[in-house]
Amino acid sequence: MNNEEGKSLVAAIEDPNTGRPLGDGVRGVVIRDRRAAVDIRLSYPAAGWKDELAGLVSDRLRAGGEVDEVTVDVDWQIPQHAVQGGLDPIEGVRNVIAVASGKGGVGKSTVSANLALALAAEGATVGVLDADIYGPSQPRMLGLEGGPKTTDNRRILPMRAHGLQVMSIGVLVDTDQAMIWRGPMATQALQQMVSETLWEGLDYLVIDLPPGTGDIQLTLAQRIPVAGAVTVTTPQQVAVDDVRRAVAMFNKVKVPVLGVIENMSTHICSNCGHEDPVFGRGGGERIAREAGVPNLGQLPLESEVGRTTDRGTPIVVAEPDHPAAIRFREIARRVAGRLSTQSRESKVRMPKIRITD
Ligand SMILES: Nc1ncnc2c1ncn2[C@@H]1O[C@H](COP(=O)(O)OP(=O)(O)OP(=O)(O)O)[C@@H](O)[C@H]1O
Repeated sequence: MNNEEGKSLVAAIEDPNTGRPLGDGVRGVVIRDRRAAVDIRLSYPAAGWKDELAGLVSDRLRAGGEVDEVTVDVDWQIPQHAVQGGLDPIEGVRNVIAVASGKGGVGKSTVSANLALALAAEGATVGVLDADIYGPSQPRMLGLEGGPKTTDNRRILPMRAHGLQVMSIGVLVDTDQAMIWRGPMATQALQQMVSETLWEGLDYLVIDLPPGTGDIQLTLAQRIPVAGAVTVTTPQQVAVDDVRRAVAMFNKVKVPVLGVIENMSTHICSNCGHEDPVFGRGGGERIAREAGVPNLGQLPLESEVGRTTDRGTPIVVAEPDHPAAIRFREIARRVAGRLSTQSRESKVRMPKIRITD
């Protein structure tokens, strides 16, 4: 087997996170004296998948009997993806991922917090923006203390929690007041929070949107430069319409929907690890299919998920080896993997011209 043949073998390996072959991610394969060295660069973070990928590559190259030893080098470089028409990306943020739900109480905030932490654990620099004016839960879920600081020129410094940069409408305004804001007031305040926060070097900014698909959500989806959206749902049949509405909202403003995350969907037995669907098998698959978007994964109904998140240290950091934490990591890789297949930002930024006299 020569280098080129080796490279095509590896490039054909299906990447479960993107749903596509590794393709151009394979930068090089060098085969000499029955030894192969493989260099792979992914466009999304995958610290938790690196070893498994190396195993897949090694098996594929050794299968023909011409190679005995394989070393695989995997790294990633996260590009900036295109956003909906005409909007400028947010300073300090490569990609915004919006987390939405058709209705409240499905675990959108729990998923946002754990998704952000899981993306960070996979190797990305991540921020969370809590735009849920009806119930900003990120300060509690991420254990924020005190208020934010501002700079001399009135920019807001993000708060820090578990390695994330975080800002929440809950630490900026009196939320009892915010609850009764009319649409334009809410969207203006939320937009201001997005643009005035001084984010630093983020690969992903996860935005926890207010639940529902009304005017506020639609306006936010229209005005915030979003690279991709995910919707969170529970797997009952009645949820199909909620997911459809959320997908329709993003379609309307031309934001790609990366898929559906099905929360509180299964029960994992704490003794034997057996996983059972709570509301019957295949609910999430069906919802995703009927809504026309990929299913990004199922999360178990697990008291430890609620307990750890409500205490301010979500399960992904509190118990990284817990099956639910591992599931969050898989889902995070899929979210980032699907995003990596979207088009890249191509806008050539015009240099700022300073006119002096
Ligand atoms: N997978 C899970 N297992 C167990 N409990 C969960 C799970 N996901 C969420 N919960 C719990 O369900 C409740 C609702 O979750 P959360 O606040 O995240 O929902 P939400 O969709 O953001 O609601 P809203 O948008 O109305 O604020 C919380 O008490 C949370 O701890």
